[in-house]
Amino acid sequence: MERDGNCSIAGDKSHPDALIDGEDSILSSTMFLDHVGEVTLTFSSDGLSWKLVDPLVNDNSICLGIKRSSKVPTEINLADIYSVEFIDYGLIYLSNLSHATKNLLGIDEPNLYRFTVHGVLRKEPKTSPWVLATYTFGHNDLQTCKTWVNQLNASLNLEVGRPRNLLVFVHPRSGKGSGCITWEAVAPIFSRAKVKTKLIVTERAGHAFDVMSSITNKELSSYDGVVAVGGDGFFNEILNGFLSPRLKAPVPLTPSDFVHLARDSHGSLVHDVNETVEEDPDKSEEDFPLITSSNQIGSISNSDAGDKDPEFASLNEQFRFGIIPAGSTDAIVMCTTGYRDPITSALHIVLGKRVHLDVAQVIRWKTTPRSEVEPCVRYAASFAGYGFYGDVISESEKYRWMGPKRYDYAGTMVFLSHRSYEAEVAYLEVDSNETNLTPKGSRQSSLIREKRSPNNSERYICRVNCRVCMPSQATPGISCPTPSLCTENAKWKSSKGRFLSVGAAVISCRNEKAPDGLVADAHLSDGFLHLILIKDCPHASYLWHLTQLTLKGGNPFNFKFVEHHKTPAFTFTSSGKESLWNLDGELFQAHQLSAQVFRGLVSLFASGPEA
Ligand SMILES: Nc1ncnc2c1ncn2[C@@H]1O[C@H](COP(=O)(O)OP(=O)(O)OP(=O)(O)O)[C@@H](O)[C@H]1O
Repeated sequence: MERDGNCSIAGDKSHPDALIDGEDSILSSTMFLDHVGEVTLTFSSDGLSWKLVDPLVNDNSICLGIKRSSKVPTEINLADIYSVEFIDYGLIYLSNLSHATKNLLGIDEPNLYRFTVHGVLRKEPKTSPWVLATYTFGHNDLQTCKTWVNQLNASLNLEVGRPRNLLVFVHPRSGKGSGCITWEAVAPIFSRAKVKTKLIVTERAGHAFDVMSSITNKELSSYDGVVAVGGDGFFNEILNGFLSPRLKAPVPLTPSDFVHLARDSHGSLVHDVNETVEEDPDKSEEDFPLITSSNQIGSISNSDAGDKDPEFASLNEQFRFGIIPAGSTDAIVMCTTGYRDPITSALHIVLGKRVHLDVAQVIRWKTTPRSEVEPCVRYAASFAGYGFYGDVISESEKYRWMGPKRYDYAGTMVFLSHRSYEAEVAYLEVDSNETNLTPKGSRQSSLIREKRSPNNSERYICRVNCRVCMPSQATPGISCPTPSLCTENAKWKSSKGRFLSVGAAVISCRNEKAPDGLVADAHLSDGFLHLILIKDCPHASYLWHLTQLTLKGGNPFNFKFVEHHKTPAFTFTSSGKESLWNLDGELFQAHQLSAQVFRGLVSLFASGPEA
């Protein structure tokens, strides 16, 4: 009902209602909400809600007969509250009206005991970053305020998964050199949420890796997780520091397995796991460049000991990674929180969100054609790319002084040079039924009929509570990272020729330049890599392909020279002298490598993109 006339407020509002225990409500009181007016505040199992005591008197949306459009929130879920603090005795503003108007209306604002509820305000439609919400309630009885604060904090303490103690690495030179400023902007969120943080500002490249790899499991398990304030490369360094010394994972493909890949009559490569190949001592390494035995593979285990290492398993189960974006590229944070926004990321962390993330294990067997077989393991959370992608990273190093703009410049230079490289890529072929893991009947709003998929079948965009990723949320880890690799009928296919680029996307790799990412329908934890092979083609065609990547709803795979394969593993052998890879934005030289994905190997403080 709309009301004509002036705004007015009730006179003396210093009569607190008794706290009551209703059927649904845990607490209920009459309070004053700052900038709103007198409300009935109720705390129930759903969270906090408030209602104006006298909407006609307190309705701030009507003033001097004019209806204002402001929509004041009237509730907040407990899951969206990260802190409740008692604050000093002080003024509560009874409306948003200006001082002059209040004087005119004779509004006298009270001094009261106050407490503040900090949480997140999620706007509809969910296409904008999360916003900090602060609600200050006032009451003239100190004990009433304290009862509210204690009750709300007791309930917050029961919320599962909220971190209490975090290790925070800040890369001060990340992006435009704003790592420290970014951390300072979000640090109050952590202190308000009473999350202890141990801060390490890195002094050099490799510093975070050294800390993460040398810290004992016991010390690491005293933290609920580690937060990277930086870009994708910095997160990659921390991830590698965590996994490299700890993960003893099976290696389904040793170099000797490469030579067991026999071509069938259709030219497909078949991995015959029963076949034993006698190594011919007269054969040179050039003939079988990947021949080695599993006991040469350093710290990599050829058994499935990784998942049976109870210490690592229990550490990894509770440990989570957080990313506060501050880099030149922040694709991982965009794919896992939906936004490149430090506040949104900090809120995901303090609210204890959790999402599992696939991790690609990339094993370099040889650095150059003539180098020894010396396995070197790296992990990538977003992307591994060769050719164009490696060249851009290499070229951009020359223009570091340009800051993040160097990637645009280097990208243009590399595009103009239009280099292609001779190589062979073999990938594990997977039945298309296995790659579409979404159960029928679960097609809710997150379902999108994806026309750009290679098979034109229905595809699903990865979002919050993604059904495709759900199984790995229940059973994450490395117990069966790539089951298809272990079966006798594992079918390998190969593609040989000149490539402008070879890319393997673990996740969609959304970023500001490519709004849908490199692969729109990639998932955070479905256990698949998207292998994208760009064969040599005319310059203009390549430009058209790249342009499609920059368009929302573009179709970058609909070209003859583009192959897109969803696979859990692939191998790569270059025919050239120097081969540069890009792993999560970091340079990695590899003449010969194999890669496999571990489904949902690590957990992040995130919940997936909302839109
Ligand atoms: N204090 C430091 N000084 C110099 N380099 C560092 C420092 N701390 C970390 N690094 C290195 O910087 C690399 C890139 O970091 P990050 O991803 O945060 O920045 P970026 O600006 O997005 O990246 P890039 O330099 O790859 O464009 C990391 O891999 C890390 O090894």
